[in-house]
Amino acid sequence: MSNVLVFFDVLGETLSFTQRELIAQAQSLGEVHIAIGAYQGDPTPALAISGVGEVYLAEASLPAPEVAVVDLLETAVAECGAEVILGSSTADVTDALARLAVRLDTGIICSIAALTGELLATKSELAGSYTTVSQLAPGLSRPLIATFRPNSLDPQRVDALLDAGDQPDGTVLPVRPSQGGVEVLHREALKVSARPALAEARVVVAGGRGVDGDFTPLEELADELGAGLGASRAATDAGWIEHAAQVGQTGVTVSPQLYISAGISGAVQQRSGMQTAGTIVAINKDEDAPVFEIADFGVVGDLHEVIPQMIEELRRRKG
Ligand SMILES: Cc1cc2nc3c(=O)[nH]c(=O)nc-3n(C[C@H](O)[C@H](O)[C@H](O)COP(=O)(O)OP(=O)(O)OC[C@H]3O[C@@H](n4cnc5c(N)ncnc54)[C@H](O)[C@@H]3O)c2cc1C
Repeated sequence: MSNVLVFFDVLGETLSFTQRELIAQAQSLGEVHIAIGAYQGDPTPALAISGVGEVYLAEASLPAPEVAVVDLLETAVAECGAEVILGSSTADVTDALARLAVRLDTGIICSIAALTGELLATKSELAGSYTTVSQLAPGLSRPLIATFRPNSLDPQRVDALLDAGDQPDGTVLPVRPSQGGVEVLHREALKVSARPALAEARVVVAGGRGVDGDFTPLEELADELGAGLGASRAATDAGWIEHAAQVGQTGVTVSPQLYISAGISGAVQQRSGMQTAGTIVAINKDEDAPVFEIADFGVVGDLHEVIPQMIEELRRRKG
């Protein structure tokens, strides 16, 4: 069994599903400790889970892209003797953990789906063409750093694995920002969306060129389903939706339980960012569109007719 340090770049009043999933993954490897970047007030009540050991914080909250979070992580690794450091495979967490890997002169494996007790990491590569198993080069007595693809575990399994426990104590670590680092001169928060973050969403509704400039029906469907909103590159390049919504090879990689693709042809660069989704529903008016090759359910039709019907049916079922 290993000492595992789990990194949350931000922790609110309650744990997100992805954060609970990460703790469940970590518990299968050994004793779990947690380091938190950004927080408000006392973040420890949210971590009252059986088996959670130390919780490490800096004196002041360290929101991304605060590079000093790497100093916090380095100190926390030394404090708990972490042999494994885990985070979610979001951009901010990957950024911080990659910097930590350089600092500790060790390896990082990104976007894994599973990690065994022998520290063998499984991940999908090259648009799902290969499944690879990797490990830290043998003989190195350095910790393994890995980021987990969200939504790899069944929610019921996560609930079954995590029991309520005592509220852990928070340990405030002195963080002395390293010399020669980056100084953040200006920070402007993105417009906060009520929708779940794309990379972590359990349901994603995505639109492409077929949306023809109007994402309103997709937004409505996303809100009915509590889903994140994504897009193809054709849609983001056209300026119909922000670039942060792009799913694919040069965009965000998502792995939701349900991915609804509307008006997207299913080019390989789009697929590489979404084809590990649990269930894929494709809506396209061209029955030969490549997206139907990977879809579990397909609707051949005009999305401007199909999506309003889906919304109507969802509302009817909700009563
Ligand atoms: C290096 C590189 C990186 C790339 N990275 C990405 C990436 O990260 N993500 C990405 O998405 N792409 C990426 N691309 C672009 C990719 O190759 C495709 O060009 C892009 O995904 C196409 O977007 P689309 O499916 O929305 O548009 P199109 O290929 O034009 O397809 C539109 C689809 O909508 C359907 N349609 C039209 N009207 C309707 C309607 N009313 N109702 C239903 N269906 C309709 C059409 O039948 C068609 O299948 C990359 C390309 C390169 C070269």
